[in-house]
Amino acid sequence: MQRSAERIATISAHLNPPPSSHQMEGLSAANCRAKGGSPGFKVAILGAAGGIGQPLAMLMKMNPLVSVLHLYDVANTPGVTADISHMDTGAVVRGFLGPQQLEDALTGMDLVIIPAGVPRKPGMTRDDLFNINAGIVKTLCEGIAKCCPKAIVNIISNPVNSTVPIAAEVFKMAGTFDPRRLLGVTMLDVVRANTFVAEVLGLDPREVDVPVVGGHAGVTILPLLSQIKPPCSFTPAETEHLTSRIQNGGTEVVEAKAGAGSATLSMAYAAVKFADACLHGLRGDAAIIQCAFVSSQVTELPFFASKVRLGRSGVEEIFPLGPLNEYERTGLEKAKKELATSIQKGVGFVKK
Ligand SMILES: NC(=O)c1ccc[n+]([C@@H]2O[C@H](COP(=O)([O-])OP(=O)(O)OC[C@H]3O[C@@H](n4cnc5c(N)ncnc54)[C@H](O)[C@@H]3O)[C@@H](O)[C@H]2O)c1
Ligand SMILES: O=C(O)C[C@H](O)C(=O)O
Repeated sequence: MQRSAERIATISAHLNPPPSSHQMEGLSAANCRAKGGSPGFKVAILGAAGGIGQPLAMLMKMNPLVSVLHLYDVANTPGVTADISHMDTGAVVRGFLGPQQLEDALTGMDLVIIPAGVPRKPGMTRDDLFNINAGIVKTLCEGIAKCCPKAIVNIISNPVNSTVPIAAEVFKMAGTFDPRRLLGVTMLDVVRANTFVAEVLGLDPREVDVPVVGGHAGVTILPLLSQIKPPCSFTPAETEHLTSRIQNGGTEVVEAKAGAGSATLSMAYAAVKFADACLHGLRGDAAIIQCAFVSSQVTELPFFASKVRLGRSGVEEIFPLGPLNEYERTGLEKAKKELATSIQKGVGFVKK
C-alpha cells in the first residue's frame, strides 16, 4: 500500500514538476534505478535537438552501454527529451536547456558528443561555418574543462579540422588537456567510403573496410584505397571516381537537401558507431580500432586523422599510415597543406 502511494506521488511529481525544476527527466522509476547505480556510461549530447542531435539521441538511448543520457541544447530540449524518454530502453534521459544548465548537463559525464552548430547550405565550404561554430565549440569545451575534464570528447561540429584544435587549446588553457580524450569524428567518411567502394565492387558494405586519413573537408579527406579490406585493386579511373566521391560526399548531401542542411541521418548513424566504439574502449574491450582526427605525430602536423586503438583512456595507440601508392602520396601532400591552415586557424582563434 505504502509503495503504491509512493509510486502515485512520484508519477504525479513527474507530471507536475515544481516551477523551479530546471531539469527535464524521463520516467521517475528509471531515475531511481540509475541512482541505485545501474551499470553503463553517462553520455551527454550537446546540440541534441538538431538534425543530427535528435536521431543521435534516439540511437544512444538504444545503446545498452549507456545508463544516463543528458540532452543539452539552446532550444527545444523539453520536447526532444520527453519524446526520447518514453522509449523502453535502459538509459535514463534528462534534458537541459540553455547556457545556465550547461554545467548540470556536463557534470559526471564519461562521454560528451558535440554536434552543436550551424550546417552548410549549397555553395558553402565547411570553413564558411567557422565564424559561428568556433565560438559555440569554444564555450561548450570551457564547460567540459570545468565540469567533466576526464570525459572523452567526440567533436562533430564543422569545420572539424579547426574545431578539434579549438577544443585542444581550450583544454590546454584550462590545464585539462589529455590528447587521448579528444577525438574529431571522421567516421562518416569511412562509412561513405565503405558504401561507395562496396557499390563498385558489388560487395556487402559491411564486408568492406576503407581507412580514411587526413581530415574532414574536401582534399583533406584521403581514402587509402590501396589498403582496403578485402584486398582489391582499382583502375586509375575507378580510383579517381571513388576518391572524388568520398571527398565530396558531404557536398552531395548538401546539394540534394537544397538549403535544408547537411547530412544528419547518416551522420547520426556514424556518430553512434563511433561513440559505441569509444564506450567499448572505455569498458576495456580489446582491439577497438577506428579512424579519428586526433592529436598525432603520424605526420609533422599536430592533428591528423588515422586509425587509432581505443581503450580505457581514450586513444591508446595511433597507427602509422602504412605504405601509400603514388596517387595517395600526392593526395597526402595536398591534404597536409590545407590541414595546416585549418589547424592554425583554430589554434589562433583561441589564442587571440
Ligand atoms: N563531422 C561530420 O562528419 C559532420 C557531419 C554532418 C554534419 N556535421 C556538422 O554538425 C553540425 C550540426 O549539424 P546539424 O545538421 O545537426 O545542424 P542543426 O542546425 O540541425 O542542429 C544544430 C543544433 O545545435 C544547436 N546549437 C546551436 N548553438 C548551440 C550552443 N551554443 N549550444 C548547444 N547547442 C547549440 C541548435 O539549437 C541546433 O539544435 C554542423 O556544424 C555540421 O556541419 C559534421
Ligand atoms: O558536408 C557537410 O557540411 C557536413 C558533413 O561534414 C558531411 O561530411 O556530411
